[in-house]
Amino acid sequence: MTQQPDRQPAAEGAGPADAAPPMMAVRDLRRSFGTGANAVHALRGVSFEARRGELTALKGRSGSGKTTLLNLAGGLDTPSGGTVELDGTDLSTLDEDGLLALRRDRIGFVFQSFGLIPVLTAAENVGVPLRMRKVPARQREERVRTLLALVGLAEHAEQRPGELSGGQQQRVALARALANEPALIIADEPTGQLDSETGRSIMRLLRAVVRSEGVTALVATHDPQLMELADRVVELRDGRIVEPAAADR
Ligand SMILES: Nc1ncnc2c1ncn2[C@@H]1O[C@H](COP(=O)(O)OP(=O)(O)OP(=O)(O)O)[C@@H](O)[C@H]1O
Repeated sequence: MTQQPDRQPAAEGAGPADAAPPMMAVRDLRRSFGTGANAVHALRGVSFEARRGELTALKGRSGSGKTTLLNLAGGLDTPSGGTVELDGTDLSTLDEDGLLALRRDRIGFVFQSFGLIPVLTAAENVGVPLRMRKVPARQREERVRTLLALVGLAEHAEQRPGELSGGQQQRVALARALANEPALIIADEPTGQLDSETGRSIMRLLRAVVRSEGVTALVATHDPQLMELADRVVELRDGRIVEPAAADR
């Protein structure tokens, strides 16, 4: 296709944000499991960057390496080669305590199965990461209130997960992931257990909070609705990024 879309003078990508260093930089990332003939090369040299306020969707068939990449980006696993940098810090320079602090303070995780603590109320679940950082009670309550309002659950603060719908539970999980004002949100199939309408509303919410809170999000998904909302879609096949065909660029 030769036709160029009309561009305004301040076209995307021309602003000062583009000059800022990336919040996350993945460079030539490799991860193999096992050795010799039995080795599985889950990632074979993956590189991409993401900036503040950007949502990157990660797609690919089962076994293509999505979860492996999320684990490495979240400091839950160590690469066989290459680097992950978060806000200028190369994760390979951190020891176990450093990685623990990074995961607690700078990364919010959202899971397909929500991962809420059943005996705690929505407000208490959102407050868990703040308690872990020993944020004083009054400040914690204020932040929890703000976060529950942000995800549209101000009226449900005292309900336990079992009393909430799947979509509401995922909203609580998103609020919890945002509690410590993370640099990065990592989400693995966040709409996988939701019907398509509820999934869409979660995706829209995620899209909105990523922008409003200036977070960077890396989201593995099979959901075409999410891919439409993403700033970038990274497709993995057999541990490598599939470059878009020239006609699609
Ligand atoms: N701990 C491990 N030990 C051995 N092989 C592993 C391990 N973790 C992942 N693999 C292999 O690495 C490859 C990539 O797996 P990964 O879980 O990253 O894929 P995925 O794209 O997330 O798949 P799905 O969509 O099913 O979750 C697969 O061949 C998998 O079997």
